[in-house]
Amino acid sequence: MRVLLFIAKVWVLDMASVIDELYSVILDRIARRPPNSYTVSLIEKGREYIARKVGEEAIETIIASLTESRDRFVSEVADLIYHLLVLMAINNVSPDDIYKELRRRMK
Ligand SMILES: N=c1c2ncn([C@@H]3O[C@H](COP(=O)(O)OP(=O)(O)OP(=O)(O)O)[C@@H](O)[C@H]3O)c2ncn1[C@@H]1O[C@H](COP(=O)(O)O)[C@@H](O)[C@H]1O
Repeated sequence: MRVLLFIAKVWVLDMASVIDELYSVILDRIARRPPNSYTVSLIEKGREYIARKVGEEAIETIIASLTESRDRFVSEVADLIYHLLVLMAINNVSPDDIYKELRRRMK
Protein backbone atom coordinates (compact mmCIF):
# COMPACT_ATOMS: atom_id res chain seq x y z
CA MET A 1 0.00 0.00 0.00
CA ARG A 2 2.80 2.43 0.94
CA VAL A 3 4.60 1.63 -2.32
CA LEU A 4 1.41 2.35 -4.30
CA LEU A 5 0.93 5.66 -2.47
CA PHE A 6 4.56 6.57 -3.19
CA ILE A 7 4.18 5.76 -6.91
CA ALA A 8 0.92 7.79 -7.07
CA LYS A 9 2.62 10.75 -5.36
CA VAL A 10 5.62 10.65 -7.73
CA TRP A 11 3.25 10.45 -10.73
CA VAL A 12 1.18 13.43 -9.53
CA LEU A 13 4.34 15.49 -8.86
CA ASP A 14 5.74 14.59 -12.29
CA MET A 15 2.44 15.52 -13.99
CA ALA A 16 2.45 18.85 -12.12
CA SER A 17 6.04 19.54 -13.12
CA VAL A 18 5.29 18.92 -16.82
CA ILE A 19 2.34 21.30 -16.61
CA ASP A 20 4.45 23.93 -14.79
CA GLU A 21 7.20 23.57 -17.40
CA LEU A 22 4.79 23.85 -20.34
CA TYR A 23 3.16 26.91 -18.72
CA SER A 24 6.62 28.56 -18.41
CA VAL A 25 7.34 27.85 -22.09
CA ILE A 26 3.96 29.40 -23.01
CA LEU A 27 4.75 32.53 -20.92
CA ASP A 28 8.14 32.76 -22.61
CA ARG A 29 6.56 32.52 -26.11
CA ILE A 30 4.06 35.26 -25.18
CA ALA A 31 6.88 37.51 -23.93
CA ARG A 32 9.38 36.90 -26.76
CA ARG A 33 7.02 36.22 -29.71
CA PRO A 34 9.43 34.03 -31.73
CA PRO A 35 8.50 33.17 -35.35
CA ASN A 36 6.94 29.76 -36.08
CA SER A 37 5.40 29.49 -32.62
CA TYR A 38 1.87 28.04 -32.54
CA THR A 39 1.34 29.79 -29.18
CA VAL A 40 2.18 33.16 -30.76
CA SER A 41 -0.22 32.45 -33.65
CA LEU A 42 -2.97 31.76 -31.07
CA ILE A 43 -2.18 34.94 -29.11
CA GLU A 44 -2.33 37.00 -32.31
CA LYS A 45 -5.82 35.63 -33.05
CA GLY A 46 -7.06 36.93 -29.69
CA ARG A 47 -8.83 35.91 -26.50
CA GLU A 48 -12.15 34.92 -28.13
CA TYR A 49 -10.41 32.66 -30.64
CA ILE A 50 -8.43 30.95 -27.87
CA ALA A 51 -11.55 30.49 -25.72
CA ARG A 52 -13.39 28.98 -28.72
CA LYS A 53 -10.39 26.72 -29.37
CA VAL A 54 -10.61 25.38 -25.79
CA GLY A 55 -14.29 24.63 -26.43
CA GLU A 56 -13.42 22.83 -29.68
CA GLU A 57 -10.70 20.77 -27.99
CA ALA A 58 -13.11 19.89 -25.15
CA ILE A 59 -15.65 18.60 -27.69
CA GLU A 60 -12.94 16.60 -29.50
CA THR A 61 -11.95 15.13 -26.11
CA ILE A 62 -15.54 14.13 -25.35
CA ILE A 63 -15.92 12.49 -28.78
CA ALA A 64 -12.59 10.64 -28.39
CA SER A 65 -13.64 9.36 -24.96
CA LEU A 66 -16.85 7.94 -26.43
CA THR A 67 -15.87 6.66 -29.86
CA GLU A 68 -12.11 6.57 -30.35
CA SER A 69 -9.06 4.68 -29.15
CA ARG A 70 -7.31 5.26 -25.81
CA ASP A 71 -4.35 6.81 -27.68
CA ARG A 72 -6.64 9.28 -29.48
CA PHE A 73 -8.23 10.18 -26.14
CA VAL A 74 -4.79 10.77 -24.55
CA SER A 75 -3.83 12.98 -27.51
CA GLU A 76 -7.05 15.03 -27.26
CA VAL A 77 -6.65 15.48 -23.48
CA ALA A 78 -3.09 16.78 -24.11
CA ASP A 79 -4.41 19.24 -26.77
CA LEU A 80 -7.08 20.40 -24.33
CA ILE A 81 -4.60 20.93 -21.48
CA TYR A 82 -2.22 22.90 -23.74
CA HIS A 83 -4.98 25.23 -25.02
CA LEU A 84 -6.35 25.65 -21.48
CA LEU A 85 -2.88 26.69 -20.29
CA VAL A 86 -2.71 29.33 -23.04
CA LEU A 87 -6.15 30.62 -21.99
CA MET A 88 -5.01 30.66 -18.35
CA ALA A 89 -1.82 32.53 -19.29
CA ILE A 90 -3.68 35.36 -21.02
CA ASN A 91 -5.97 35.61 -17.98
CA ASN A 92 -3.00 35.76 -15.56
CA VAL A 93 -4.02 32.49 -13.92
CA SER A 94 -1.16 30.10 -13.17
CA PRO A 95 -1.18 26.34 -12.57
CA ASP A 96 -0.37 27.20 -8.93
CA ASP A 97 -3.71 29.03 -8.66
CA ILE A 98 -5.46 25.88 -9.85
CA TYR A 99 -3.45 23.58 -7.56
CA LYS A 100 -4.41 25.79 -4.59
CA GLU A 101 -8.09 25.70 -5.53
CA LEU A 102 -8.03 21.92 -5.99
CA ARG A 103 -6.23 21.50 -2.65
CA ARG A 104 -8.81 23.75 -0.94
CA ARG A 105 -11.61 21.50 -2.24
CA MET A 106 -9.85 18.25 -1.35
CA LYS A 107 -11.76 16.14 1.19
N1 LIG B 1 1.84 21.18 -26.21
C1 LIG B 1 1.71 21.82 -27.26
C2 LIG B 1 0.59 21.60 -28.13
N2 LIG B 1 -0.45 20.75 -28.05
C3 LIG B 1 -1.18 20.97 -29.16
N3 LIG B 1 -0.61 21.93 -29.93
C4 LIG B 1 -1.05 22.41 -31.25
O1 LIG B 1 -2.43 22.60 -31.21
C5 LIG B 1 -2.95 22.42 -32.53
C6 LIG B 1 -4.22 21.62 -32.37
O2 LIG B 1 -4.55 21.09 -33.56
P1 LIG B 1 -5.93 21.40 -34.29
O3 LIG B 1 -6.07 20.38 -35.34
O4 LIG B 1 -7.02 21.53 -33.30
O5 LIG B 1 -5.71 22.84 -34.88
P2 LIG B 1 -4.88 23.34 -36.13
O6 LIG B 1 -5.69 23.13 -37.35
O7 LIG B 1 -3.46 22.81 -36.16
O8 LIG B 1 -4.82 24.88 -35.71
P3 LIG B 1 -5.96 25.97 -35.81
O9 LIG B 1 -5.67 26.73 -37.07
O10 LIG B 1 -7.32 25.30 -35.78
O11 LIG B 1 -5.74 26.82 -34.55
C7 LIG B 1 -1.85 21.70 -33.35
O12 LIG B 1 -1.33 22.61 -34.29
C8 LIG B 1 -0.81 21.34 -32.32
O13 LIG B 1 0.51 21.46 -32.81
C9 LIG B 1 0.48 22.36 -29.31
N4 LIG B 1 1.38 23.32 -29.65
C10 LIG B 1 2.43 23.52 -28.82
N5 LIG B 1 2.62 22.79 -27.67
C11 LIG B 1 3.81 23.05 -26.82
O14 LIG B 1 3.81 24.41 -26.49
C12 LIG B 1 5.15 24.89 -26.39
C13 LIG B 1 5.29 26.11 -27.27
O15 LIG B 1 5.09 25.73 -28.62
P4 LIG B 1 5.27 26.81 -29.79
O16 LIG B 1 4.45 27.99 -29.40
O17 LIG B 1 4.77 26.14 -31.05
O18 LIG B 1 6.73 27.13 -29.85
C14 LIG B 1 6.07 23.76 -26.84
O19 LIG B 1 6.57 23.16 -25.65
C15 LIG B 1 5.13 22.82 -27.57
O20 LIG B 1 5.53 21.49 -27.46
